[in-house]
Amino acid sequence: MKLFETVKEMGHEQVLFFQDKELNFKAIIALHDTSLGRAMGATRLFPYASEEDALRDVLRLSRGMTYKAACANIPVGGGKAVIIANPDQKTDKMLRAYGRFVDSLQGRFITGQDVNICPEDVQEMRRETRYVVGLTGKAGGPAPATALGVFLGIQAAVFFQLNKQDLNGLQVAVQGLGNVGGKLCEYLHRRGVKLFVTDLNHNRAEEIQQLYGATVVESEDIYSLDVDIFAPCAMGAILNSETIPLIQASIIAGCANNQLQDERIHSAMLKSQGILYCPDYVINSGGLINVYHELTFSDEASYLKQIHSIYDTLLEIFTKSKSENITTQDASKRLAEERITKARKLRIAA
Ligand SMILES: NC(=O)C1=CN([C@@H]2O[C@H](COP(=O)(O)OP(=O)(O)OC[C@H]3O[C@@H](n4cnc5c(N)ncnc54)[C@H](O)[C@@H]3O)[C@@H](O)[C@H]2O)C=CC1
Ligand SMILES: O=C(O)CCC(=O)C(=O)O
Repeated sequence: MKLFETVKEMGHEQVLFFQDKELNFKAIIALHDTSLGRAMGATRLFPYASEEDALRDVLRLSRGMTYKAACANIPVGGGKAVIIANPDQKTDKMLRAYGRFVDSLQGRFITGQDVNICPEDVQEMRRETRYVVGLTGKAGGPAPATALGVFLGIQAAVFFQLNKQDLNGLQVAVQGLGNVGGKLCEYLHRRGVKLFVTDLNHNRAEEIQQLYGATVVESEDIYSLDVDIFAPCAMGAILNSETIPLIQASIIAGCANNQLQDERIHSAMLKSQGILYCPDYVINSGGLINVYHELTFSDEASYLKQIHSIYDTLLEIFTKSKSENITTQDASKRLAEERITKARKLRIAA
């Protein structure tokens, strides 16, 4: 990867590399755009196959955070971090060393939990830096809020695409039953949805089967199920040239970040197949809203109001996509860019 060329093309402001020689792990923090405020974004710990994969992931995730904050009307910039390690390698010492790396940015980057990082890990980082959110006893992990946002987004999509106000009797396929996917299953089950689920962790899939009467399927079968909605709640790049032709659902609405392998090509493929795609950084913004409200000590009512606005923002994006004959991905990007450009102009004028 040509580093500066890529960073220029994706519009990043700064990328920071960290290595702990003693503990033998590496981490990257990427700050994408801080026009709306200081950068916020959680930390993912993952055993990337290569450093290039880790870099690509953090660059895409941090850019997604810029758009996520703008679409959710949260005055923060986009950032994200990855720790290159196996989850078995995770120790308190490692988390504290990483906390010192975050602290060295002196609040220009505020972080929390993403894949393989839990609220207790954030608590450990907190021993070294105050620039962390999602603490136990405060907002806690952002997953329940993210799941609520996805649930509201599903309702908006069902209203727009199927002209239904009620989810009762609909069939949803959920890929990934972790912190967010599991909670989403609970919300959907309560509304009378029939669930089809898969997870690489078979025990977890069986647990969801017991709890919510879900049907467990093999991971490769999840795409081709004859269901109303497909909810990707695991890892990114799962919407690609191999999987999209298999999809029977007319709505894609899930929490996973960076679902489209190639944003332009694969959003267009979905549109031409008549599938309504809920842009990931819009539908999964509940977690960001949650941690932002922890940071600003705002009240429960304003927090819930902002989470519920995900429904209206998605309807606005669907309507724009239809009237301008563009993909929902482009419609959401335009909405975000309009808000960012306005903020930049105000900053220059001030
Ligand atoms: N936790 C949060 O509040 C937010 C999470 N996200 C994104 O949502 C996704 C899920 O997040 P969490 O639930 O927190 O993660 P998690 O780590 O708790 O759960 C992920 C689950 O997906 C499973 N999985 C991984 N690959 C799979 C595959 N190919 N097929 C089936 N299952 C697979 C894992 O076994 C695990 O159970 C991630 O992409 C994350 O970046 C986005 C916004 C906020
Ligand atoms: O948890 C955070 O720090 C912000 C949310 C986030 O990173 C995400 O939505 O992917």
